[in-house]
Amino acid sequence: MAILVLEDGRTFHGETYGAEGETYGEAVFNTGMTGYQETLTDPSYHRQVVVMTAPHIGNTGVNDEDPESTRIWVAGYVVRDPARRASNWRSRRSLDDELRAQGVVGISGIDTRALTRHLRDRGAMRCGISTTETDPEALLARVLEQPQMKGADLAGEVSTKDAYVVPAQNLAPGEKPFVVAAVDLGIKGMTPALMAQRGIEVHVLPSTASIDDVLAVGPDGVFFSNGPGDPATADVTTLQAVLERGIPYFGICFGNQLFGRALGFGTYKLTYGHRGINQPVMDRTTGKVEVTAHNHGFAVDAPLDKASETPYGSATVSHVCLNDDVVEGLELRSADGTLKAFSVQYHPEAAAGPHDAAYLFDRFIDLMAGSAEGANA
Ligand SMILES: NC(=O)CC[C@H](N)C(=O)O
Repeated sequence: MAILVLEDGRTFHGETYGAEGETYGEAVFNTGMTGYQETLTDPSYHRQVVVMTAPHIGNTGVNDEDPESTRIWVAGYVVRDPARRASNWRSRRSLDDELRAQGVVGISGIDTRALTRHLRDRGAMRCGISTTETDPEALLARVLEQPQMKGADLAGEVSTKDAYVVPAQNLAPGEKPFVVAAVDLGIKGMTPALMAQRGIEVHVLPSTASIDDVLAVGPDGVFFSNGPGDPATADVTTLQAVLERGIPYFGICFGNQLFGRALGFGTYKLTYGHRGINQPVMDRTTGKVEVTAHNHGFAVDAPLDKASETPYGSATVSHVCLNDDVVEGLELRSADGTLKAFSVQYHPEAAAGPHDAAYLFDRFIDLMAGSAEGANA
């Protein structure tokens, strides 16, 4: 037996899934039909209770290859109909066992369609799941004591404490790698992996990295990763110092929101966010539409129809979500039109998700190589 109580009092009764106990977080829904391991281990889900809209989860079990970090980060997990048997050649254990082993409290057997519609209509909100409490009113009282996602400063809780290097691969004999300082605000493993495959030596730095820490790496480019929490709480002085020096910059998700803030734009909380692997985005620099992976609850507030002059150059919205016109990418150009820095709100590392946006890693290489105009080809 388990109960899920939303902060507005709506209650769902289901079965224990994963660990016994009680947990709280922001209830959000993910529309991915696949990729549950990548979702669970994405540090950007820290303090969120993830509701899967796909009804049947766990059928390929848990393998050792797909996690995006060293642990499960979601605060709780909500599934309609867990697979009773895992079947896949890579599967090592069941998802239920893995959730239990990592102490992650979940609930199954509830009407996830009704819950998703509720969140879509009323917005993402705090919730609690309990396998020990039988009184929804008592659980609700504790839910209402939990911190809101708005105003939450969480990157420091998920970032690496120590810097480390992911070595470049696929270099020709004698070829020098590009060196990138990648600030870890909750980085997913696939991001440095895709850079390394393209011949980048990735120096992953803690979220507290100063401009001196960044410069000490001798970077050809700087990257700010995805991460949990409210971008309005993050310090953007290091990023502004990077832009001031004209060092090529690429950001993903939180790294897009911080780029926006560094350029002088605001950020705001979306009603229920974008989470899934099937979101259409237009690259306005090429007119091409791509299907992309998303996980964001906040967005940048920038004008879609005109460039904005900033102390670092001219900033424009490069990508937009075709479902709701939310800003999905930014770019910064100098007065002569040369690309200097760019970022996207979605996930070109595509773990999980379609690979449509992998070209952005090549665009970063073009930027570092000084052939950024090729970026518009
Ligand atoms: N995946 C991310 O980087 C998420 C960024 C931010 N925490 C948001 O919810 O919008």
